[in-house]
Amino acid sequence: MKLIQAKNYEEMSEKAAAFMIQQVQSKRNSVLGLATGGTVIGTYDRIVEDFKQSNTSYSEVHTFNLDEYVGMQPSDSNSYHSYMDKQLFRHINLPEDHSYLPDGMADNLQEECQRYEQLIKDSGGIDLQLLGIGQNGHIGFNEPGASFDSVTHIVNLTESTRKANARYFESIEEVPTQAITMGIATIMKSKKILLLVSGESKAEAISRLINEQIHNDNPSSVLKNHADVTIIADEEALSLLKREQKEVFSL
Ligand SMILES: O=P(O)(O)OC[C@H]1O[C@](O)(CO)[C@@H](O)[C@@H]1O
Repeated sequence: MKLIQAKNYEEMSEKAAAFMIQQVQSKRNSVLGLATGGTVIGTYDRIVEDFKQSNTSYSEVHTFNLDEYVGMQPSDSNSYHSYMDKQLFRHINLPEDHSYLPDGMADNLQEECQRYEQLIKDSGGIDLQLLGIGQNGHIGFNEPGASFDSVTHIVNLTESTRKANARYFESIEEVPTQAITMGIATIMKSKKILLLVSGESKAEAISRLINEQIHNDNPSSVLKNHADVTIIADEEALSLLKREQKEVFSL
Protein backbone atom coordinates (compact mmCIF):
# COMPACT_ATOMS: atom_id res chain seq x y z
CA MET A 1 0.00 0.00 0.00
CA LYS A 2 1.12 3.51 -0.76
CA LEU A 3 -0.03 6.51 1.24
CA ILE A 4 -0.32 10.01 -0.18
CA GLN A 5 -0.88 12.57 2.57
CA ALA A 6 -3.05 15.60 1.95
CA LYS A 7 -3.61 18.65 4.14
CA ASN A 8 -7.37 18.65 3.96
CA TYR A 9 -10.42 17.52 1.99
CA GLU A 10 -9.72 19.94 -0.88
CA GLU A 11 -6.15 18.73 -1.36
CA MET A 12 -7.22 15.09 -1.08
CA SER A 13 -9.85 15.68 -3.76
CA GLU A 14 -7.37 17.41 -6.09
CA LYS A 15 -4.84 14.60 -5.77
CA ALA A 16 -7.53 11.95 -6.24
CA ALA A 17 -8.93 13.64 -9.36
CA ALA A 18 -5.41 13.91 -10.81
CA PHE A 19 -4.90 10.18 -10.16
CA MET A 20 -8.15 9.25 -11.93
CA ILE A 21 -7.53 11.63 -14.85
CA GLN A 22 -4.03 10.19 -15.29
CA GLN A 23 -5.59 6.71 -15.53
CA VAL A 24 -7.99 7.83 -18.28
CA GLN A 25 -5.31 9.75 -20.17
CA SER A 26 -2.96 6.78 -20.15
CA LYS A 27 -5.71 4.33 -21.20
CA ARG A 28 -8.58 5.95 -23.07
CA ASN A 29 -10.81 2.89 -22.75
CA SER A 30 -10.26 2.45 -19.02
CA VAL A 31 -12.85 0.62 -16.96
CA LEU A 32 -13.39 2.66 -13.81
CA GLY A 33 -15.01 1.39 -10.62
CA LEU A 34 -16.81 4.26 -8.91
CA ALA A 35 -18.04 5.00 -5.40
CA THR A 36 -20.70 7.24 -3.92
CA GLY A 37 -20.89 8.99 -0.55
CA GLY A 38 -19.59 12.31 0.76
CA THR A 39 -15.87 11.59 0.47
CA VAL A 40 -15.72 11.36 -3.31
CA ILE A 41 -17.87 14.41 -4.20
CA GLY A 42 -14.88 16.78 -4.29
CA THR A 43 -13.03 14.37 -6.57
CA TYR A 44 -15.92 14.28 -9.04
CA ASP A 45 -16.17 18.11 -8.92
CA ARG A 46 -12.53 18.40 -9.94
CA ILE A 47 -12.85 15.78 -12.69
CA VAL A 48 -15.73 17.84 -14.08
CA GLU A 49 -13.69 21.07 -13.86
CA ASP A 50 -10.81 19.37 -15.66
CA PHE A 51 -13.17 18.06 -18.34
CA LYS A 52 -14.42 21.59 -19.02
CA GLN A 53 -10.91 22.96 -19.33
CA SER A 54 -8.94 20.17 -20.96
CA ASN A 55 -9.14 17.48 -23.57
CA THR A 56 -9.61 14.53 -21.25
CA SER A 57 -12.21 12.41 -23.03
CA TYR A 58 -14.44 9.78 -21.44
CA SER A 59 -16.01 8.63 -24.70
CA GLU A 60 -14.29 5.24 -24.53
CA VAL A 61 -14.43 4.81 -20.74
CA HIS A 62 -16.84 2.38 -19.04
CA THR A 63 -17.83 2.70 -15.37
CA PHE A 64 -19.20 0.30 -12.77
CA ASN A 65 -20.49 1.55 -9.43
CA LEU A 66 -19.91 -0.35 -6.24
CA ASP A 67 -23.47 -0.46 -5.02
CA GLU A 68 -27.12 0.60 -5.08
CA TYR A 69 -29.95 0.46 -2.57
CA VAL A 70 -32.55 -2.29 -2.93
CA GLY A 71 -36.11 -1.11 -3.60
CA MET A 72 -35.17 2.38 -4.72
CA GLN A 73 -36.16 3.69 -8.15
CA PRO A 74 -33.16 4.98 -10.16
CA SER A 75 -35.05 8.29 -10.46
CA ASP A 76 -35.31 8.68 -6.65
CA SER A 77 -33.09 11.57 -5.59
CA ASN A 78 -31.43 9.33 -2.95
CA SER A 79 -30.55 6.54 -5.36
CA TYR A 80 -26.92 6.09 -6.34
CA HIS A 81 -28.06 6.29 -9.98
CA SER A 82 -29.23 9.88 -9.28
CA TYR A 83 -26.12 10.69 -7.29
CA MET A 84 -23.80 9.61 -10.11
CA ASP A 85 -25.80 11.44 -12.74
CA LYS A 86 -25.82 14.65 -10.66
CA GLN A 87 -22.18 14.55 -9.52
CA LEU A 88 -20.47 13.25 -12.65
CA PHE A 89 -22.18 11.57 -15.58
CA ARG A 90 -24.23 14.46 -16.96
CA HIS A 91 -21.18 16.76 -16.90
CA ILE A 92 -18.70 14.70 -18.93
CA ASN A 93 -18.77 13.00 -22.34
CA LEU A 94 -19.31 9.49 -20.97
CA PRO A 95 -21.83 7.77 -23.30
CA GLU A 96 -25.06 6.88 -21.46
CA ASP A 97 -24.70 3.18 -22.19
CA HIS A 98 -21.16 3.06 -20.77
CA SER A 99 -22.14 3.51 -17.10
CA TYR A 100 -23.44 0.64 -15.00
CA LEU A 101 -24.95 0.44 -11.52
CA PRO A 102 -26.70 -2.55 -9.96
CA ASP A 103 -30.49 -2.50 -10.45
CA GLY A 104 -31.97 -2.46 -6.96
CA MET A 105 -35.48 -2.71 -8.46
CA ALA A 106 -34.86 -5.96 -10.36
CA ASP A 107 -37.62 -8.59 -9.98
CA ASN A 108 -35.01 -11.22 -9.34
CA LEU A 109 -32.24 -9.67 -7.25
CA GLN A 110 -30.09 -12.81 -7.22
CA GLU A 111 -30.06 -12.89 -11.01
CA GLU A 112 -29.28 -9.18 -11.05
CA CYS A 113 -26.21 -9.79 -8.88
CA GLN A 114 -24.99 -12.50 -11.27
CA ARG A 115 -25.70 -10.32 -14.31
CA TYR A 116 -23.72 -7.41 -12.81
CA GLU A 117 -20.74 -9.58 -11.92
CA GLN A 118 -20.76 -11.00 -15.48
CA LEU A 119 -20.92 -7.50 -17.00
CA ILE A 120 -17.78 -6.53 -15.08
CA LYS A 121 -16.02 -9.67 -16.32
CA ASP A 122 -17.16 -9.06 -19.91
CA SER A 123 -15.78 -5.51 -19.78
CA GLY A 124 -12.31 -6.97 -19.26
CA GLY A 125 -12.29 -6.12 -15.53
CA ILE A 126 -11.89 -2.91 -13.58
CA ASP A 127 -8.65 -1.00 -14.20
CA LEU A 128 -9.03 1.44 -11.31
CA GLN A 129 -11.51 1.13 -8.45
CA LEU A 130 -12.24 4.24 -6.39
CA LEU A 131 -13.22 3.52 -2.79
CA GLY A 132 -14.39 5.33 0.31
CA ILE A 133 -14.43 3.65 3.70
CA GLY A 134 -17.19 3.37 6.30
CA GLN A 135 -16.55 4.26 9.94
CA ASN A 136 -16.84 0.53 10.68
CA GLY A 137 -14.32 -0.36 7.95
CA HIS A 138 -16.85 -1.25 5.26
CA ILE A 139 -15.87 -1.01 1.62
CA GLY A 140 -18.71 -0.85 -0.87
CA PHE A 141 -21.48 -2.11 1.38
CA ASN A 142 -19.39 -5.04 2.60
CA GLU A 143 -20.04 -4.78 6.30
CA PRO A 144 -17.95 -6.35 9.10
CA GLY A 145 -18.14 -10.14 8.82
CA ALA A 146 -18.48 -10.11 5.00
CA SER A 147 -16.70 -13.01 3.33
CA PHE A 148 -13.50 -12.15 1.47
CA ASP A 149 -14.72 -14.56 -1.25
CA SER A 150 -17.95 -12.67 -1.87
CA VAL A 151 -18.88 -11.46 -5.35
CA THR A 152 -21.78 -9.09 -6.14
CA HIS A 153 -24.54 -9.87 -3.64
CA ILE A 154 -27.42 -8.52 -1.55
CA VAL A 155 -26.56 -7.20 1.92
CA ASN A 156 -28.49 -6.15 4.98
CA LEU A 157 -27.18 -2.74 6.03
CA THR A 158 -25.99 -2.36 9.62
CA GLU A 159 -27.62 0.19 11.91
CA SER A 160 -24.36 2.20 11.99
CA THR A 161 -24.26 2.46 8.18
CA ARG A 162 -27.96 3.39 8.01
CA LYS A 163 -27.36 6.06 10.66
CA ALA A 164 -24.31 7.41 8.80
CA ASN A 165 -26.34 7.61 5.54
CA ALA A 166 -29.48 9.03 7.22
CA ARG A 167 -28.11 12.54 6.67
CA TYR A 168 -29.31 12.31 3.07
CA PHE A 169 -32.87 11.26 4.02
CA GLU A 170 -35.73 12.92 5.96
CA SER A 171 -35.46 10.29 8.70
CA ILE A 172 -33.59 7.07 9.42
CA GLU A 173 -36.77 5.05 8.74
CA GLU A 174 -36.48 6.07 5.09
CA VAL A 175 -32.96 4.66 4.71
CA PRO A 176 -33.25 1.33 2.87
CA THR A 177 -32.36 -1.78 4.85
CA GLN A 178 -30.73 -3.63 1.95
CA ALA A 179 -28.38 -2.94 -0.92
CA ILE A 180 -26.69 -4.74 -3.80
CA THR A 181 -22.94 -4.41 -3.56
CA MET A 182 -19.89 -5.66 -5.39
CA GLY A 183 -18.34 -8.26 -3.12
CA ILE A 184 -14.88 -8.12 -1.62
CA ALA A 185 -13.57 -10.58 -4.21
CA THR A 186 -15.04 -8.37 -6.96
CA ILE A 187 -13.26 -5.31 -5.55
CA MET A 188 -10.00 -7.21 -5.08
CA LYS A 189 -9.95 -8.26 -8.75
CA SER A 190 -9.54 -4.59 -9.78
CA LYS A 191 -6.10 -3.96 -11.20
CA LYS A 192 -5.60 -0.82 -9.11
CA ILE A 193 -7.45 0.55 -6.08
CA LEU A 194 -7.60 4.17 -4.89
CA LEU A 195 -8.94 4.61 -1.35
CA LEU A 196 -9.90 8.09 -0.13
CA VAL A 197 -10.15 8.90 3.55
CA SER A 198 -11.07 12.26 5.00
CA GLY A 199 -11.94 13.71 8.38
CA GLU A 200 -11.76 12.81 12.03
CA SER A 201 -14.73 10.47 11.79
CA LYS A 202 -12.59 8.13 9.63
CA ALA A 203 -9.42 8.32 11.76
CA GLU A 204 -10.20 5.12 13.62
CA ALA A 205 -11.08 3.25 10.41
CA ILE A 206 -7.75 4.09 8.73
CA SER A 207 -5.78 3.41 11.90
CA ARG A 208 -7.44 -0.03 12.19
CA LEU A 209 -6.77 -0.74 8.51
CA ILE A 210 -3.07 -0.06 8.96
CA ASN A 211 -2.58 -1.55 12.43
CA GLU A 212 -4.85 -4.57 12.61
CA GLN A 213 -4.37 -8.05 11.23
CA ILE A 214 -6.25 -8.91 8.05
CA HIS A 215 -9.63 -10.15 9.27
CA ASN A 216 -13.17 -9.96 7.97
CA ASP A 217 -14.27 -8.16 11.17
CA ASN A 218 -12.67 -5.22 9.39
CA PRO A 219 -13.45 -5.58 5.66
CA SER A 220 -11.02 -2.82 4.61
CA SER A 221 -8.09 -4.80 6.05
CA VAL A 222 -8.27 -7.10 2.99
CA LEU A 223 -6.77 -4.28 0.93
CA LYS A 224 -3.39 -5.20 2.44
CA ASN A 225 -3.55 -8.34 0.28
CA HIS A 226 -3.82 -6.30 -2.94
CA ALA A 227 -0.67 -5.52 -4.92
CA ASP A 228 -1.60 -2.01 -6.05
CA VAL A 229 -3.48 0.10 -3.50
CA THR A 230 -2.99 3.86 -3.10
CA ILE A 231 -4.54 5.64 -0.13
CA ILE A 232 -5.01 9.39 -0.24
CA ALA A 233 -5.86 10.63 3.25
CA ASP A 234 -6.03 14.04 4.90
CA GLU A 235 -4.45 15.17 8.17
CA GLU A 236 -7.59 14.69 10.26
CA ALA A 237 -8.03 11.15 8.97
CA LEU A 238 -4.38 10.38 9.77
CA SER A 239 -4.51 11.95 13.23
CA LEU A 240 -4.43 8.62 15.10
CA LEU A 241 -1.37 7.31 13.24
CA LYS A 242 2.14 7.87 14.50
CA ARG A 243 4.63 9.64 12.23
CA GLU A 244 6.70 6.48 11.71
CA GLN A 245 3.60 4.55 10.66
CA LYS A 246 2.77 7.13 8.03
CA GLU A 247 6.34 7.15 6.75
CA VAL A 248 6.39 3.41 6.12
CA PHE A 249 3.73 3.79 3.45
CA SER A 250 4.29 7.33 2.23
CA LEU A 251 5.13 8.01 -1.38
O1 LIG B 1 -17.90 8.90 1.96
P1 LIG B 1 -18.88 8.51 2.98
O2 LIG B 1 -20.19 9.22 2.81
O3 LIG B 1 -18.36 8.65 4.37
O4 LIG B 1 -19.20 6.97 2.77
C1 LIG B 1 -18.19 5.97 2.85
C2 LIG B 1 -18.50 4.81 1.98
O5 LIG B 1 -19.72 4.20 2.35
C3 LIG B 1 -20.58 4.06 1.26
O6 LIG B 1 -21.54 5.04 1.37
C4 LIG B 1 -21.24 2.72 1.20
O7 LIG B 1 -21.16 2.19 -0.03
C5 LIG B 1 -19.69 4.26 0.04
O8 LIG B 1 -20.42 4.70 -1.02
C6 LIG B 1 -18.67 5.21 0.53
O9 LIG B 1 -17.51 5.08 -0.19
